[in-house]
Amino acid sequence: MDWMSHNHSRSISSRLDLARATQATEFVPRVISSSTSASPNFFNNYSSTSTLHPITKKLEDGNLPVHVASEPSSSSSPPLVNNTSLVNSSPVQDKVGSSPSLPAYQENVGGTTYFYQLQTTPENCQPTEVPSGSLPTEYNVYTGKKDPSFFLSEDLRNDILNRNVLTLLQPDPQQYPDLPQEVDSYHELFPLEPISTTLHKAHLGYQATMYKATHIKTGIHYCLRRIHGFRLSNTKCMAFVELWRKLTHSNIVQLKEVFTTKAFGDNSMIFVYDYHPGSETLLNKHFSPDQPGYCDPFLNDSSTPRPYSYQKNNLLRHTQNNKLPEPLIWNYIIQLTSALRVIHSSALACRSLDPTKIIINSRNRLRLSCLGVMDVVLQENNTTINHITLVQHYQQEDLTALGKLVLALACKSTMAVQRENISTALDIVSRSYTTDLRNLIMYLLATQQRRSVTDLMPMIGARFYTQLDNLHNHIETLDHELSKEVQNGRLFRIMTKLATINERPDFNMESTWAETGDRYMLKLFRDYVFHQVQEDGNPWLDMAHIVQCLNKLDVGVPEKISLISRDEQSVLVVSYAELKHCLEQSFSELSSSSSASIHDLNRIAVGIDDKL
Ligand SMILES: Nc1ncnc2c1ncn2[C@@H]1O[C@H](COP(=O)(O)OP(=O)(O)OP(=O)(O)O)[C@@H](O)[C@H]1O
Repeated sequence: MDWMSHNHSRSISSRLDLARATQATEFVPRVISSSTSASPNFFNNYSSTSTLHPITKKLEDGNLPVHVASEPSSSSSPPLVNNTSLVNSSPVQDKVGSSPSLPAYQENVGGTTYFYQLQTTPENCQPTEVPSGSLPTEYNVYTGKKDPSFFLSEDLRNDILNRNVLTLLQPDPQQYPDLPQEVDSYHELFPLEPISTTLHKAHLGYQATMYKATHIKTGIHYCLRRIHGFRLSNTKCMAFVELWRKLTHSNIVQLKEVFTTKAFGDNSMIFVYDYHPGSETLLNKHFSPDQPGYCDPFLNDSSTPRPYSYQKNNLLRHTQNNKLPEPLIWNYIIQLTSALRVIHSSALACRSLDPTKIIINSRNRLRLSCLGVMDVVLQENNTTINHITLVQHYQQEDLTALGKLVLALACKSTMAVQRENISTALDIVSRSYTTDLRNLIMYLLATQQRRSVTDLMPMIGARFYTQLDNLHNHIETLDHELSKEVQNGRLFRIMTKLATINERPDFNMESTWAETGDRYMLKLFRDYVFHQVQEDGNPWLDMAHIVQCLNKLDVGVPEKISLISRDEQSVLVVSYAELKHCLEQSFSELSSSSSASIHDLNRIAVGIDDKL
């Protein structure tokens, strides 16, 4: 959207002519200073104010390389006047480049008072310093680079909205009548998987269910992993919980706390983890028969036995057609080894490196999701075995599990890792992927030797750089998107201020407060920004005009605009600097009288000045 060049002819110009022709009565803004002039000397006031916007300060100091289009056609402000004497003498076209400290003078034309600044001479007009070899920038607070949109990209927006929706989901009480209202410090439980009535005791020998829940005091959302019917016989395992709680890494789901509860009507053990909305398990993403066209290539149809060669060719053909891209597999390997590295170096073992216990989000970020559960549930009562020896043993098991996981991914089959399929699966990997990938799998599956996660790093090699590069690019994209929202947040705050003042029915027992003095200027300004109409009376809506006006108000530039009363009888020529002053003044009146949410209002008040 081009928001710097608008040259429409608008009805406002004809209104201005009308106002002049009808000898409109003069509108005199309320005098704020003791000056005898009808025009408040905002320039002096505003240059001495301590709450100047940083950009304004820079403008005043001459530090900001600001260039404002000097041609009327390059501004998005509506062309306010026709080619009359008013054009030549009007300060409407005054721009930021003119010195704000110049004295203003006024003139009464046909009953309307116009406020002017003295013409700047080339001598007193300080050119903005720009580095040699560069052109001064247009006046433009938002510096979007890749696309001219004011808002987040569609993809990112949808992703965030989707996660918000998932985070705020509430259970249907009719569907889940047995859900407890509260479990310890958590409420609003929402099952993340169907609550099975059959006793599905995957992996742990215990039935387990995942819930999303909200912390009662903080309102933060978490994941509760409930281990059904579990009695904690001793608290020795809590030492592990402490270790896991302290372990933070971008590829693990953080364990927050563990407690027992009877809220579900049994003895349940609850593991509280960070909630990552929109994540699915690796099993679901790559090995789910629910996916269209997915079938496990190692799944034999026992009703029609085939010769081995037929099966193998079939497998090869299937894998070639459906294989995961090798860079994606390496991406997973880098993330998983990265998590294992911190786990193993903390003298812990994952013990659940399984496609059902690895979650993945829409940006292919993997996280190990069930950490600490095995250490608590399958606690070792055998005190004769040395703890360090045990952990080392489990760490070796982690590496074997990683080898199997990579093999399964390369063959897109969980059956590939079964003992009888492994040699065929490795053969498939040799034919479909690089030797590096095969060597890595072979190393991890060589259980007779002692392996270490750090030995995998040279095997990954330069692929680390690719991963790093991709991450940096992604961060830059997000940064770009975020910078738009910084501007939107700033504009939201300024609109909040305007909205709290405009049309306020009464203030301090004064029913006309919003209609008089400074507030009257703000009301007309609101019309100027949002309520422009075309010559035929239809609304003229231009996002660029709105954004630019609000930006100029925020900065308080000396540029002047003509505000016309709704009855078209009065015209007020006023600078953005004056309007900014009116806004600050009126808003501080409001916020000083506000008791309930004074804190928030003040935050809005400082927002514009301090948060940019
Ligand atoms: N930290 C988390 N944040 C968000 N969703 C999660 C989180 N951990 C798990 N999930 C989701 O909860 C659901 C159930 O997870 P779970 O670990 O029980 O997997 P599962 O396949 O049901 O395994 P099991 O066979 O043990 O029941 C999955 O859809 C998973 O994506």
